[in-house]
Amino acid sequence: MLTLQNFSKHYGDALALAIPSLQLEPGIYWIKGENGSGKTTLFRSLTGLLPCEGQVTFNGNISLKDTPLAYRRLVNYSEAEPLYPDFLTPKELVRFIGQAKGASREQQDQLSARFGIDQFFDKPCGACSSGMLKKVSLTLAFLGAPKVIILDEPLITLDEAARRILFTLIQQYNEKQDVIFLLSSHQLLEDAQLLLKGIFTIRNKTIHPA
Ligand SMILES: Nc1ncnc2c1ncn2[C@@H]1O[C@H](COP(=O)(O)OP(=O)(O)OP(=O)(O)O)[C@@H](O)[C@H]1O
Repeated sequence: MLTLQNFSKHYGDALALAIPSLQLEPGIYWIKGENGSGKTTLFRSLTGLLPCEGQVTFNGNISLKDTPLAYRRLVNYSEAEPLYPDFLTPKELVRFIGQAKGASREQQDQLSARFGIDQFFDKPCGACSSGMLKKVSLTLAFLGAPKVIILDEPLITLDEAARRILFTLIQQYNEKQDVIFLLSSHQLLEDAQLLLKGIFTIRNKTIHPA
């Protein structure tokens, strides 16, 4: 269970998001919201990329602030428009993040083959297309034994085959490993035939059940 208590995020003095209380059980959640409503702000805060106020805990005792290493091992994230240093290759990223997340070499290679990024493993990211980088980012998000996987706009720039692979993986991780998925998408996720546990909308700087 992922729990937020008295969560808030400010940019300077301006409040961007406030969530007094939220509890998420394993399942797939669609986080909706207009442009600029605060989806990415929420996601980056939950992954520890942005400082925020309040408590964020997993299963009561693993805390974003108090046990950041344990927490970050469990929470994986794929950015909407991933950017990596031009000189790094997908292989180096998979090895580096794989090690940080405790992923076996076998898992690293299986996931890389699943998304097909092994076909351009040694190509510098600076020479990869946006769809290729998106596949790299999605591969990284499944490494290790995550309990929370946050995918910001997972469908943009993905071809149809990769979308099907992604949906199958989401379903598998959710069913077999009790993962909490937070997905934002401006496209219809109903079409993905994912069994959604809940839909939330971010508006007026807070989150509402849709
Ligand atoms: N670094 C920043 N400094 C100041 N304000 C920011 C910063 N990043 C985001 N904001 C503001 O926070 C609000 C939420 O932005 P955010 O990027 O979280 O929205 P979003 O829901 O992800 O939007 P989109 O659907 O367009 O990706 C917006 O008003 C935005 O201008």
